[in-house]
Amino acid sequence: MRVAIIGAAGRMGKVLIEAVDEAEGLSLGAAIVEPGSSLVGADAGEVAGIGKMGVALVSSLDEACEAFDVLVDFTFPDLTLANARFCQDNGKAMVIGTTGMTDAEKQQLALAAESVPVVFAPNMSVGVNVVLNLLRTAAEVLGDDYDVEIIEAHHRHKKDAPSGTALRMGEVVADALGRDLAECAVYGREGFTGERSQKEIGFETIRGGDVVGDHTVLFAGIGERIEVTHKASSRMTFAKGAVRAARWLSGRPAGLYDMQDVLALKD
Ligand SMILES: NC(=O)C1=CN([C@@H]2O[C@H](COP(=O)(O)OP(=O)(O)OC[C@H]3O[C@@H](n4cnc5c(N)ncnc54)[C@H](OP(=O)(O)O)[C@@H]3O)[C@@H](O)[C@H]2O)C=CC1
Ligand SMILES: O=C(O)C1=N[C@H](C(=O)O)C[C@H](O)C1
Repeated sequence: MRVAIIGAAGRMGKVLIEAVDEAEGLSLGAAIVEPGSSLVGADAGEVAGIGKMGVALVSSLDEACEAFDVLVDFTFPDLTLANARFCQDNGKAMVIGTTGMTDAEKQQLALAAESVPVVFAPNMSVGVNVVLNLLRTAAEVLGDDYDVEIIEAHHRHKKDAPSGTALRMGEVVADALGRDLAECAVYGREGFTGERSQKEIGFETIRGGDVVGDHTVLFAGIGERIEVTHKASSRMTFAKGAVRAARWLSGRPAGLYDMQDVLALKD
């Protein structure tokens, strides 16, 4: 299976090049960087720091179209949506890790996935996707007597907040408790807020340094507190999940899938 990586010189892009290079049954067909980038023409392996791979960086999907079967996209919402339209028009599968999309933008992805198979997940690590199932069980058992707060921390360069992972965790807990996250989410608190309501789910965001991605979901009761935490220490964790998703897409029918499908974690 031939993989194209867009955003190839990014924090995730470089690690994805390495992960694809190491993956059985996958090859790097193309690597795409921003038009006008000084890296156009450079060798993808050298940009990723793993030595020459014989794949020159290009600046558009059009140039790469005949060289790949699945596009891996960890960039930003506007670009990802444009790429999804390209893949829809050209019959390419997609693995999307990009976060920060609005519900309307996610609907556009779902439209593209009517024509091609897409794995879309805010966190491609096995650990977070196992944690999502743990959170569902915890919320179902603990119920409304435990106040839910979600704290996430990421590196100083992250542009969206809260993280896509934190939002997904919130959705899972809200669904398990019969709530609508859009109604019960509280993003940051400041000033004289008054007491929290029983059913709100609070989100707090920390940005700084080189934190790869930490998430804690806190179930705070009276007399006890349960904290479920995941800490990523390498972006390779996400990249290996993306590679697993790309391999899983081979021969899959059109549709919008997530890592729970890839990891067979759905009941
Ligand atoms: N699902 C998951 O498991 C994970 C998801 N993410 C998400 O992935 C996304 C990217 O994160 P990260 O890698 O840190 O971000 P980066 O900003 O490091 O990477 C994005 C890359 O896209 C490039 N780019 C911008 N415009 C174009 C274009 N038109 N064509 C090709 N490339 C372009 C940027 O180039 P330039 O630098 O020149 O702008 C940059 O290199 C974020 O949404 C993040 O939340 C991150 C980790 C894990
Ligand atoms: O921007 C990042 O780095 C990450 N973003 C994802 C998110 O928004 O949840 C996943 C991971 O936590 C790293």
